[in-house]
Amino acid sequence: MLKKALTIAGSDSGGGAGIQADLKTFSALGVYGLSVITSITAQNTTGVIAVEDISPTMVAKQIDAVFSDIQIDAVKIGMVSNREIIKVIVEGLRKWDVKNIVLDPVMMSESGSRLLDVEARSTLIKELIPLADIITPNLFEASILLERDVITLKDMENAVKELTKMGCSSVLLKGGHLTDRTLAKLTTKAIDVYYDGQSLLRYQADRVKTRNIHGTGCTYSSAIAAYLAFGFKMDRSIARAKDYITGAIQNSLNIGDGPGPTNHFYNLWKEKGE
Ligand SMILES: Nc1ncnc2c1ncn2[C@@H]1O[C@H](COP(=O)(O)OP(=O)(O)O)[C@@H](O)[C@H]1O
Ligand SMILES: Cc1ncc(COP(=O)(O)OP(=O)(O)O)c(N)n1
Repeated sequence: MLKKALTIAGSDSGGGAGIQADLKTFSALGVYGLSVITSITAQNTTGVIAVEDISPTMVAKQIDAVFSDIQIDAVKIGMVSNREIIKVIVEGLRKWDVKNIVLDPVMMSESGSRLLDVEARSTLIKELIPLADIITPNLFEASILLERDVITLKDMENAVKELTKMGCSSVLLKGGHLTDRTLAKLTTKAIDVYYDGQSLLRYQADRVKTRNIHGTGCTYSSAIAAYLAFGFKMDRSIARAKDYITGAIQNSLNIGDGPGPTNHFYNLWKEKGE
């Protein structure tokens, strides 16, 4: 039977991150994609020019529209912008008894623009994180959530344990920005650390030498949601998603003047090296 996954996230007009990356990931993996848009960003590879949030009422209407009509197998949540939007998402997830929730706690774009209000942090922690089957922060997001620096691999292993205490079932802390401090450069492996209250696991791949890493977090979390929609267990879903994101970065696209996006269709799209 056709599997369906929903993304609740912001729109990236440049097509590299947000809703656009999520829907491309779902399509590439053979899952039917639906969307609830929380915010519209005027964005390209060089940065975010403007942000306009959707009204909470309209976010709620989108949620009711999709769940009242379609059986959805997994949900990925990305940019949620502000407290009021978080609250209607929480209401919607409870109302429709949603399963397989992947929460990417997006806070900032790679280019440094804020995508979550400062005061929304506590609502995210108290109300949304406890509903998630998995949260997928990067190093920066984990530092904000825990209010302390998460910099080293050892910090990451401690952080995942602390973060699970916020009530989510599991945590995948992404090490895309992890540095080897003695060499003062990015690690040669892209290492992510997972914890589910019992198992502490690492998912790792060779780091690809590229500046085209726009939308990597969105792509990864959507791939996890897609595999959960297929019925894979969490550990297998992450392992498959890690292969997917690594391939999408190896074949990432030289589009625009800034860091280019991941490539979901590299048998069709061969911009690499141009
Ligand atoms: N240059 C790279 N080569 C291979 N994998 C990478 C690279 N950069 C990031 N990754 C991986 O991409 C995924 C997204 O991580 P990250 O870039 O940290 O997320 P975010 O986009 O939220 O900052 C992780 O699995 C990370 O290990
Ligand atoms: C609309 C929107 N949502 C999320 C992001 C951040 O996406 P991410 O995958 O973390 O990619 P980078 O910002 O790191 O390139 C975004 N930029 N826009």
